[in-house]
Amino acid sequence: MPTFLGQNQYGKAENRVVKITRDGATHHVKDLNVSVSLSGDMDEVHYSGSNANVLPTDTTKNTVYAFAKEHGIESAEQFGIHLARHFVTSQEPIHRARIRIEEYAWERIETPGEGEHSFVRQGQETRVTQITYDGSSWEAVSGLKDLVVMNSTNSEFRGYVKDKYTTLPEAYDRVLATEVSARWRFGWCDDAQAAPDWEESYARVKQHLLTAFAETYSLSLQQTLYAMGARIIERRDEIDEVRFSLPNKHHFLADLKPFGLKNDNEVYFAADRPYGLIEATVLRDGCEARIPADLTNL
Ligand SMILES: O=c1[nH]c(=O)c2[nH]c(=O)[nH]c2[nH]1
Repeated sequence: MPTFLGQNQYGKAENRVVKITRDGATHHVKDLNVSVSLSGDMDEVHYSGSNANVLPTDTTKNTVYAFAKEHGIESAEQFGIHLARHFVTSQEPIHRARIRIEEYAWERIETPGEGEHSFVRQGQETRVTQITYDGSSWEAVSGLKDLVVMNSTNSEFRGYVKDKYTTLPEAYDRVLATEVSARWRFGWCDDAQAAPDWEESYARVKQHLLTAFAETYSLSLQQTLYAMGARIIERRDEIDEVRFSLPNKHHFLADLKPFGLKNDNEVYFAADRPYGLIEATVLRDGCEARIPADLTNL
């Protein structure tokens, strides 16, 4: 045969599941976008069209909704673990399951008197997780995207290489803004170890990331990135690796001279493109990098 099958996986992408838990008049919401991807003994469906090993993608979709009822959604990670374990242990031909989840957070609208059943979608970041199981070990990578942050001072950029094409003026007091995309990998990898408290871990990691961004006097976005990752690794034992993709959302001082006005670091043009793109991984000593370099592939 002049051709052969390479890597393959299949499943149902972007199952939107909303679970309402009713605790009397107080309701709780979990809002997820769940993508299932399975792989294993799937040569024949590609070569001959035999579906004998194929659990329909439609069934994987149904399983997501049934599990929301049967197991509830404690956290995106826990839900992903239930699903991954189910597909790998219940279907002989399936050897590996990868569950990707985006979570949209809802915040309660506080109203006097009424029941607690009104929510407003949180506009900050989107929480993400990816759970992978091969029947013996787990990989849990969680993170966030679209978290926009800005420091209106305490940022410089100077002392860089200058060649004949360099025009950038040195900045002693600039605006530093970025839209954080981050992924962190948990050390937890087998059922014998206690799993982390996923909800607590997420809240703490996000807070460390924000605190490091705010507290670092920045000489470059690269330095700020490292400070954010190092703070997470140093303060959260459950995490071994953090990867960031940070677009530098440039704020250029608007030229007000034509109007006879002085711009005393007050008025900026917020450029949307092109943008600097700063990406790096921060690791715990002794741990290896497993998060892909390109976070759009995760
Ligand atoms: O924080 C920065 N890092 C760079 O590498 C860079 N390059 C640039 O033009 N501006 C900046 N800012």
